[in-house]
Amino acid sequence: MSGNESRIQAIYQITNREPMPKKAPKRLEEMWATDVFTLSKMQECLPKTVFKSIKKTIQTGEPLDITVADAIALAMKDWAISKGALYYAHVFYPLTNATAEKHDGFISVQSDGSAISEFAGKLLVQGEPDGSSFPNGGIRSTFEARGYTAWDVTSPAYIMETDNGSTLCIPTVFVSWTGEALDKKTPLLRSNAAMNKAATRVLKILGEKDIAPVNSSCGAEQEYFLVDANFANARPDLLLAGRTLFGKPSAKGQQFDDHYFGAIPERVQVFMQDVEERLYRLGIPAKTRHNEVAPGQFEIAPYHEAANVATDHQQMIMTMLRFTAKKHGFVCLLHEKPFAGINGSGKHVNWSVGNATQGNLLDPGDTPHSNAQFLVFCGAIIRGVHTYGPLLRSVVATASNDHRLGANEAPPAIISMYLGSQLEDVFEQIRQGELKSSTGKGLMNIGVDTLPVLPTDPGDRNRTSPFAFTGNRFEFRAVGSGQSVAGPLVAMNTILADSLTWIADKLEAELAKGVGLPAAISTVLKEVMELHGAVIFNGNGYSEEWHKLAVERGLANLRTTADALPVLKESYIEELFSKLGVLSPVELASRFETYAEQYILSIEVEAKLVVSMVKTMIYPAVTRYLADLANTALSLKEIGVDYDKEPIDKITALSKSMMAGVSKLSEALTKHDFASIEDHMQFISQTMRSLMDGIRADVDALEGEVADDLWPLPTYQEMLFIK
Ligand SMILES: NC(=O)CC[C@H](N)C(=O)O
Repeated sequence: MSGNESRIQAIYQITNREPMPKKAPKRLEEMWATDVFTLSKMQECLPKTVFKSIKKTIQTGEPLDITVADAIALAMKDWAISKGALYYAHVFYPLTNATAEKHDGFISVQSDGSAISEFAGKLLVQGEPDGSSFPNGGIRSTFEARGYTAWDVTSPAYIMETDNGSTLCIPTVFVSWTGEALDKKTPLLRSNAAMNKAATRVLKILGEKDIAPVNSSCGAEQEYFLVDANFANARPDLLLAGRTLFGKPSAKGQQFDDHYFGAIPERVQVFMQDVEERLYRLGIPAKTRHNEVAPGQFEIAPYHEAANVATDHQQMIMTMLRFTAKKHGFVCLLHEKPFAGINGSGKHVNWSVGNATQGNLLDPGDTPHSNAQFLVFCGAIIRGVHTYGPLLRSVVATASNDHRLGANEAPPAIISMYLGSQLEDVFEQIRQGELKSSTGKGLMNIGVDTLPVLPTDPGDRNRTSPFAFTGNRFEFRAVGSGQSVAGPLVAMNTILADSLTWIADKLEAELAKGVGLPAAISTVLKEVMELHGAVIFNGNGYSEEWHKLAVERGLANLRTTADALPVLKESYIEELFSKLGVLSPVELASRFETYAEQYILSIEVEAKLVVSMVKTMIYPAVTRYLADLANTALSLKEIGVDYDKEPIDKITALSKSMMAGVSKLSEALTKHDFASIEDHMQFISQTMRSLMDGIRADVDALEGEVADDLWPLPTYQEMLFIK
């Protein structure tokens, strides 16, 4: 195929594709959690004492009584076989953001050569997948390659069905043989335990007697793009890097806001329903779906769940989106910025903490200032976000998210906190030591008599803030669409644990002076505001003024991953994680190493793609067109027509500049002698990225000059608008 033939073929295929057969929607109750080994299924098939024991472990987090493991394994195996599974997999979450699984058969070969299906308790509880090739940041060397998986009882087992059969999936942690966490789940469980301990201590000081375990919760809004597979397959950059490295903006983009919340294209809706059906069967509470801001962009958001379960479910949502998209002839792009010039994709993480006895601890109640508990927890978060803002920036630092943060569509890289006017007012009064009134849950008259008067939400929305209070939870908006939510949740739980401990110490010191609880709370919260109030910002986070003001307030602006990741090496961060038992210094160092390496590798892949795509696709198209123009010019000259060769000059100049850029980039790719990994990241971030941007500018300008029938890559217009 030459020129734009692959594009024409793709358009032909899309236009003539058979629509996916529509399925009659099933009732939710019929589908709900049918593929999950739920508590109620365990109750049905386990002996009473065994069920009681496992239920206690799930609900209180107490260690599993290992003597019941055989009975549970047997019941789980029988259930899985009844669902068509012959294999089971310990599923775990390495530091790559992906989900890993190693399948083992339910098989035991007997001495007489026959085989029976078997699944012993010890196989359920522990596995040894090896997995020595996963990034581990120096924790494991290959000669000590043992890595163990251990069953996370708090996240239910489930059946993953593909066209080729079903597998029983068991969520697990993944640790080295020396016990170090090699995954994202272990620190999440530890951070939750640390937060529970600190929260329980504070609740006791506040006078609570009956305190159930405090758990964090998460509801993550997943944005994504869908591109027809015929186009995606013709773009090496989409296939290997998940984003377009070139592409002239289409004349129509998102300027009319006509895609946002518009009618969902029929083909996309059929896809969404297919995803949702699978999610419901897996007990994942998908709740919202809609068109997002950019053409071709969509969102799915589930209800909030316990953070650990929500994190596993989030991984399953990403898997289902990719997998189901393929069946529907789409490619689902989870990259944070697949297309330049239009919105990218985030994964806004709604986070809260609460328990069965005190409820949601971030719910202000009827009048916020009457709710001391809420104010104390909110105060702890203000201190946490201010003290550890750079950490929150570093846990969303990836090569791909750098394109999105600060691009006036997603929060800036400066970590500040939005409280809404009512709460800001309350905390301002606290700072001044005179908390008297709160504007209360006011009523909002919307000026249409036939509609009821609506109560205002004390937390209005602010899309420009990275960390926004939204009425009864915080929304961490800086998280990227392709990321695991585990890292951000670990950071939030850990900084809250640290701040609650700080507050508990202060409150106890005040109470020891003989002052009453309300006075002690006021004093401590006043101190929080004096020391940390600078992090609160309710204005426009995109504005120039905020960038200046943030500097005056001493808030960090870590623009790139190369700037943000080294935060993980700072001693105050090391101390935070080790004193709360979330990550040892070795584990933390391994995360820095791994993420730094991933940053370097992903930009190097892109740089290699830029070089090869320019040399083998763009440059040939440009020279063919130049040859056409030159021949035309010569022919016209022969017959005496005065030919304006300005287009030839322009294209030649752009092509020269493009190829000069490619030479420099190829040269940059050979450089490996860096004093440190930090230096290497800075080189990638500054030199390599700007060379790539320069080449892109030339290529995109050429796309506007070269004849369309010679252009080899599907265009933005085609990919975003043809479905
Ligand atoms: N409407 C929205 O919330 C847009 C969010 C934006 N896509 C982001 O990257 O965060």
